[in-house]
Formats: sequence, C-alpha cells, structure tokens
Amino acid sequence: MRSLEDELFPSTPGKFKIERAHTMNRQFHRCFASTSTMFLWALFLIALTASYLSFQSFVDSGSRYLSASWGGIQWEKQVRNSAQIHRSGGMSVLVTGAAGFVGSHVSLALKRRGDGIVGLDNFNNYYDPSLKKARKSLLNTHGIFVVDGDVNDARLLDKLLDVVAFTHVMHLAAQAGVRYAMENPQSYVHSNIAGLVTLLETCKSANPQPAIVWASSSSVYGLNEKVPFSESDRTDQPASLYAATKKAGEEITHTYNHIYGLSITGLRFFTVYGPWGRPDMAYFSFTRNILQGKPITIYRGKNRVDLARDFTYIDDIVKGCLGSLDTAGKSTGSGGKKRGAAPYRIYNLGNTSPVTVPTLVSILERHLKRKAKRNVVDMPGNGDVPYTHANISSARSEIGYKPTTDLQTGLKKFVRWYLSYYGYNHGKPVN
Ligand SMILES: O=C(O)[C@H]1O[C@H](OP(=O)(O)OP(=O)(O)OC[C@H]2O[C@@H](n3ccc(=O)[nH]c3=O)[C@H](O)[C@@H]2O)[C@H](O)[C@@H](O)[C@H]1O
Repeated sequence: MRSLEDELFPSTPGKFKIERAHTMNRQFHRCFASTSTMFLWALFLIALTASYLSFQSFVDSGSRYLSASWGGIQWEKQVRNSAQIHRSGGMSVLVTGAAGFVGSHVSLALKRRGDGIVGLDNFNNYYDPSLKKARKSLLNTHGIFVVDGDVNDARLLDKLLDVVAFTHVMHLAAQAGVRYAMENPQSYVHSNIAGLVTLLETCKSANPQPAIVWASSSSVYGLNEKVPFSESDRTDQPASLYAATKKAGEEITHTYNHIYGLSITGLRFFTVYGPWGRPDMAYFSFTRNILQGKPITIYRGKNRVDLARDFTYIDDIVKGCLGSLDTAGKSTGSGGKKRGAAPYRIYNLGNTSPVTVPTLVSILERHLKRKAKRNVVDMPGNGDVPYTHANISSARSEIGYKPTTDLQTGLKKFVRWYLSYYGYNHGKPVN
C-alpha cells in the first residue's frame, strides 16, 4: 500500500534521490566556488530563515486572533445583556441556528414576550448567507445578540454556558434539506450528529443543566404508510440520509436523557413555510422561478399520484416551540451526573391537512398573478416520500399546540414578504 510519503514523491523514489543528489552536487560546485562566497551565502541563509520564522509566528498569532471571533470582556457583556430576562418567571434561551428560518422567528417571539435570548449561527452557505445576515440584523435591532460560531465548537459552547446559566436551549442549527443529502452527505453528519453530540456534551456538564428543545423532522416517518403519522408509528425506515440523521438525533438525545438526566423535547416539524423562509424549499424556489418566467419541476409519485405535504405555517410552528419550552420540565443532573428521571418528549408539529404540490403551485399562481411553466416529472429516487400528514393530538393536549393558518393564507403572507424583500422579479428581468 502506498504511504502518504509515497503520494508526495514520484513512484521511484530511489532514482529520484540519486538524480537529485547529482544535480545538487553540480549546483553546489557552481555556486560555492570560493570559501568567502560560501560564508556570505551562509549568513544570507541564516537571515532568511530568521525572518521566515518571525513572519510565520506573526501569521500564526494573527490567524489565532482572527479565528477567535468570540471571547473577551466586551463579548461577554453582549452575551449577558442579550440573555437578560425582562419578565417575571421568564427564561434565558440559547437558540442555535438563530439566523435560520425557524430560529429567527422563535428568537423574536421569545424576545417579544420578555425572555432572554442569545443566538448562535455559523452562517454557512448552504443557501444565500445574505438572507441569514439580514435575519441577524433584524434580531440585532430587537436587542438579540447572535454569536457567529458552530455547534461543533465545544470551547465556544462551554464558554456560552459558563457566561450565562441558560434555563433552556432551543437547538435548531442543522443541515436541512432532504435531497441535498445525496450531494453533500458529510454535512449532515457534521451538523446533525457530531454537532448535536457536542451540544449535548456541553449541556450535560453545565450547572445548572438547561432543558433542551430541538428540531427533529417529519421525514423520520420515512416509508411509514399509516396515516396520519403518530409519534408512536414506526420510524425505522428513513428514505433519506437527512431523515436518518434526524432519527439518529432522537436516539442520541434519548441516551443523554437516560444517562445524564437532560430534559429533552424533540419536535417533528412538517414542511415549515412562510416569510423569511428557506430559498432551497419548493414553495420558495417555485415563487422565484414563476416571477422570472422560468419553468418549475414538479415531482410526481408512483402511478402518477401527486405528492402531498402537510405544509405548516411558521407562526404555528413558533407557537409549538414556545409551548414546548414553557412545558419542558427541568433537567435533573448536576456535575455531569443524573439525579433523577427527566422528561423525554417527542411531538409532531404539522398542520393536519396535506396539500398536493400541484395545488401549492396553483395557490402561488393566484397570489403572484402569473402562470407557472410546469414541468411534471416522475419523482427521482432522491429521498423524497410521497406524502406527509401529522396527527397532532399529543402536541395539542400536552403543549397546547393548535395550528390556525391554512396554506392559502400562509402563502399569501409569504408572497407579500417575498415581493417586499426581493422586489417584483427577484432582481432579474421578467421574460
Ligand atoms: O418536513 C420535514 O421534515 C422536511 O420538510 C422540508 O422537506 P420537503 O417536505 O421535502 O420540502 P420541500 O423541499 O419544500 O418539498 C416539498 C414538496 O415539493 C416537491 N418538490 C420539491 C422541489 C422541486 O423542485 N419539485 C418538487 O416537486 C417535493 O418532492 C416535496 O413533495 C424541508 O426542506 C426539510 O428540511 C424538512 O424539514
């Protein structure tokens, strides 16, 4: 087997070495013909090495400084201020993925009612980071500080939970998207598994341990055919790596609940949509294409059956998140040790009324007053499932979840936001 060293040198290293030795000998004799010249060259080389080393240490300390974009007295002050609670009985919440779609809405809702929030987001470029920056600016104007960092950064997480005794963590940072998992599988492992474990490790060691509410997904139902989907239905047949990492997250959080006494609530979100949404999602990219006069691709299931989703409006999801935070029992551990049983809950947060993708397109056409150029193709084997439909009776009775926005109304609000944010044709000439 070729070693790493083999990879760096030609496959006949012996020959290479001999030839190189001969060549160097000839050059040596040409260059260092006299002893005085040799002495001068030696001095020159020493000076060169010294200046290289000092330059290197300058670069090193510079990059350390640049990568440490958090820490320091001023930074800690911003974190503390942002986490300040302004109502009696309020909570202090670390919201991961705060510059994301759901994260930004939840952060604002918490802030509005007087809770303290610190955001965390790595601003990755899975979709246009300028939208994430815009959400962050919005949060800033409401006094919410968003730390630029990754949930895989254990030192940063430790620091945050050291500076603030968060009562809750709302963990929404994740690699989203069902079909993108085939393009970049590692990003799902990095964020949804490694990042989750890093966060749980920090939380289990924190004193006090926060209660954790986190985003699972309707996709965990995978190939389950029993409708509507109930939390007790089987979830061992994921259809995508995304779904598999979310399912893994449910098992991993269970372990931390069991061993360390962390209070855990997992929320299975059903295709969340609305203003400030994710550009990679169908309703968003369809809107962009319809306005630009470009065709849209509509997937169709087996036997020409339309795909359907239990599209859920963001405001309803936010209420479900807040209801979960409000009812999350306390974690019981301290010093990294469990001191008693803690709650472990999983809820569906859906709308309970699935709509087909062609109907979604028709609603958009009405709101946009433009016809879509529909290109209907058979669903490729890319991780999609034919339909989703939530049974929300547990969420209704236990966290007071009650969705009130139908797709027609929700898309109207989305389109209004889209047009004001991007302008009529998303910056491109309309054909
Ligand atoms: O509930 C979830 O847990 C997930 O919801 C969301 O996934 P999905 O339900 O797949 O939403 P979305 O991509 O909007 O596709 C909607 C429909 O349009 C169809 N679709 C899609 C694209 C396209 O070009 N054509 C098309 O027909 C497509 O086949 C599908 O039938 C989140 O993205 C995901 O992160 C996760 O949170």
